Amino acid sequence: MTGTPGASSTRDGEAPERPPPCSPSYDLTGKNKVVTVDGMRVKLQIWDTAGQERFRSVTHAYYRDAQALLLLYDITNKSSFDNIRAWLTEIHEYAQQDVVIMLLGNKADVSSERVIRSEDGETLAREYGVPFMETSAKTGMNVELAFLAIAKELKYRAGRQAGEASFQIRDYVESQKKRPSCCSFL
Ligand SMILES: Nc1nc2c(ncn2[C@@H]2O[C@H](COP(=O)(O)OP(=O)(O)OP(=O)(O)O)[C@@H](O)[C@H]2O)c(=O)[nH]1
Repeated sequence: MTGTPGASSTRDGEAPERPPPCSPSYDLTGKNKVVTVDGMRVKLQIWDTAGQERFRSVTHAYYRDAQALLLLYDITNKSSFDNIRAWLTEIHEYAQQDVVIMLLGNKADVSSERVIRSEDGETLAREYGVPFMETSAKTGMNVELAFLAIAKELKYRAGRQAGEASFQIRDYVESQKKRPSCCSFL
């Protein structure tokens, strides 16, 4: 999931009939995950679209079924960041209208090779009204939070009742996310 953005779909429900289309990497893609939200187990079924090489070929089927999409770019690779707008355009065309989208700037651990500033990710995310954080699949920074935030949002939507306080995923992510610093971010 580095170098190009990957989109993953999540589902709360039964195991997939078809296997994930590419080999799993760390916690960000390729695995099913169970997240406990307020005492309820939410199962996330994760598919990795495998990146740019399959752009516009297999991805439409993912969009159609996905309840949530994680859009990843690599903070050390400008073209991966530049591709995000194209992915968002695709998503708006093919995904369900209420799909949960999250923008992730991955490889936050390799600050020496950073070419995309955190502010650039934040600005892009704000423009599209999606939550944003930087992650590291190497150290695990913010990885669990990304899944937890999505699980909370999906659980909230599934069980929403009149009068219940709304769950704001962007506010939640902003309040919980860790930011990389020069010395320590864990
Ligand atoms: N330092 C660091 N390396 C990472 C991180 N995430 C992935 N990598 C490395 O980047 C390389 C590519 O990772 P992949 O997960 O295969 O990248 P990908 O974009 O999903 O690849 P495709 O799905 O085939 O397009 C591997 O060597 C990973 O170990 C990260 O957060 N930090």
